Amino acid sequence: MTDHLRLGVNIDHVATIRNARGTRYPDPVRAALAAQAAGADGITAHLREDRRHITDEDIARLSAELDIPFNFEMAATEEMLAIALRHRPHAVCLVPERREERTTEGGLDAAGLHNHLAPMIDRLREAGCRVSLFIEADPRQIEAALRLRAPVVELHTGRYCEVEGTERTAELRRIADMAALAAKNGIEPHAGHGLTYDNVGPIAAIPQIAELNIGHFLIGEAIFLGLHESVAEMRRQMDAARG
Ligand SMILES: CC(=O)[C@@H](O)[C@H](O)COP(=O)(O)O
Ligand SMILES: NCC(=O)COP(=O)(O)O
Repeated sequence: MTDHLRLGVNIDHVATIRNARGTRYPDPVRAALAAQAAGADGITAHLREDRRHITDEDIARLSAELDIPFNFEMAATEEMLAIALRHRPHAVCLVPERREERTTEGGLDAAGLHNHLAPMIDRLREAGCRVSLFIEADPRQIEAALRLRAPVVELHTGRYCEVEGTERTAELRRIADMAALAAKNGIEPHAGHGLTYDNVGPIAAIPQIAELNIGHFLIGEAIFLGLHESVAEMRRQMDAARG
């Protein structure tokens, strides 16, 4: 069991609001600093190929101005690799990306993309970035992460969040089993996507999971609670679930 379950706050959708009008506010870096003050252990941002929310300038500023670890989410492309090598963030999480998707719809096929990913992961590792693979809770993907020598996997909790009843119980079991398999093989398991106050508890209670990355829900709640309280409440929910 990990002592402290870390909270990574994803600030993508602060940039969504900003980009809706093309202004310089709300500032994602200001949001990151506010989340840090509220108890976030790290900040996550996803520079998408279409720059629909986070921009290259946001990545540069986050890399330069944060006091807590910055987790740069990116597709496994040469363009994004060059940006990561330029800024050398604490962590890089490789995620699948399709332009037409509304949000990340599935996990990275690390097994099928081994030959494409291997040299990219090696270069990120040599640059000192902690590499994470955003994957489905699937033993084939855990085995692929092991072959790729990725130190971290982030288990996609999207389907767990979407289903209910016995389907959710089955998804939770799948995630718990893969977290245990990853940890048994020396890979640090994280989890994220779609987590809210209502569904985070069982995921936070999985003892091997070391970090949760949560964003969309927290930015939405910030409209009603303010960002500090939105993040602080998630921190409380996670701590209560971990016991
Ligand atoms: C990988 C993941 O689940 C999210 O961190 C990702 O950023 C989702 O993309 P959007 O933020 O564009 O929804
Ligand atoms: N990798 C998951 C993440 O960073 C945040 O996902 P979400 O909470 O915005 O769905």
